[in-house]
Amino acid sequence: MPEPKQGGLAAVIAGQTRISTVGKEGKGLSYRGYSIYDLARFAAFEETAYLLLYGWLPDAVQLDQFRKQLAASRVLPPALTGILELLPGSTHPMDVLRTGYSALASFEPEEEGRSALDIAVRLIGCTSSILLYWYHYHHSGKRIDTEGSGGDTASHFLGLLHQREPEEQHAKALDVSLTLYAEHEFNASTFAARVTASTLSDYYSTITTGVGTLRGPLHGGANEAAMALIERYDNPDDAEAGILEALRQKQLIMGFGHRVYSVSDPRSDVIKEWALALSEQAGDRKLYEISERIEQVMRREKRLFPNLDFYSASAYFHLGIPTPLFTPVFVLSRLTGWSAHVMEQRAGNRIIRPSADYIGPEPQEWLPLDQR
Ligand SMILES: CC(=O)SCCNC(=O)CCNC(=O)[C@H](O)C(C)(C)COP(=O)(O)OP(=O)(O)OC[C@H]1O[C@@H](n2cnc3c(N)ncnc32)[C@H](O)[C@@H]1OP(=O)(O)O
Ligand SMILES: O=C([O-])CC(=O)C(=O)O
Repeated sequence: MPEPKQGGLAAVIAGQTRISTVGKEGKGLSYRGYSIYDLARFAAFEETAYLLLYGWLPDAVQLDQFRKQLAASRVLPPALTGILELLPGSTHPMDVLRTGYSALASFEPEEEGRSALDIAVRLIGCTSSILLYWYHYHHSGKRIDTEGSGGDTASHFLGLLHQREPEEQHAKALDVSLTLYAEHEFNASTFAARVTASTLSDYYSTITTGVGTLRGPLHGGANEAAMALIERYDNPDDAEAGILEALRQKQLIMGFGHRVYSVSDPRSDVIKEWALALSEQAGDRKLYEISERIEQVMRREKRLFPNLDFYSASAYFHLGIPTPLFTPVFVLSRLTGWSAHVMEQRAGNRIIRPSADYIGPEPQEWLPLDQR
């Protein structure tokens, strides 16, 4: 039997949570006891967000009030739009969000009596506004109205992006995707946000920590990297040859594998169905067929399954979302999970400070500068 691989805190129980369970039998995911399949099928993203933030499913009055609070949070202070205009058009969109949140921290600080919940709602409400105000100002030369024409979070995002009412099926697909991306226990960005919260730092700092950690291609950035991979191929046979060669060169195939799931990522089943439906609606199955072939090759050659990021890539493509905005959409959703964890951490806080196994040099004689 090979030795289990060391490092990365794999299989270490780093704390307790009431928010979600991931991969109990190698698969399966639930938020506060509700199966991800039920949430993806029956809940609007706002219901999922409420469940994560408050701990229970909202009734009709609570949901209506929550939607109104989110909609009221879409307007940006002029000083913030000014900052977004000053950022170069070449800025990484994750940097735009991180900077936008930091700027908001100085205009609307937590220290002035805002609760974490108030700020969570504010950030979920204005994330599409920050991102797409910057995007349009620099890419289409327009100062957009960030309130948009109303609607839920998914419709608001697509409406601002395309500057027209989204198609119903597109809004539904994005709404489901936001539910799928919302929460995932002690993933790297959430854990990092909890570490920041554990020092009693402010709420905005926990979120900018999350954004910075999510950006990397081994985590949230994998949806963009998966798109770059899929787009490289002209057809499924070409993809099969390319993936076999990449595996031969021991390259990572983005959108596959997972630290916790060993059988499958349940979110992938759901987004795969949407990727197919959207490609059929578009009358263009090319990316879907390439993706399916890559999935077959990865299962056959490596026994690896797609994670949520893999089929999200072609689904987002058919929603007309530019690839550099894929990971920011993940942020829009994961703000809910990060916020729930920050509140949970604060409620039973002890500073997170593990220990290290020192493997450096033995004690050494001090060498003065001129003798080194
Ligand atoms: C929403 C999300 O954030 S989901 C994760 C998104 N990230 C990706 O899709 C990036 C690609 N995947 C990966 O890099 C990894 O699978 C991770 C980061 C998700 C998990 O990392 P770990 O748990 O450390 O995986 P680990 O390295 O133990 O994988 C076991 C073996 O499978 C291989 N493997 C894992 N994922 C992949 C992959 N995507 N492509 C090729 N080989 C892989 C590893 O190289 C390793 O082989 P080895 O034992 O010969 O070194
Ligand atoms: O749990 C993880 O390690 C990564 C992941 O799938 C997520 O954050 O959604």
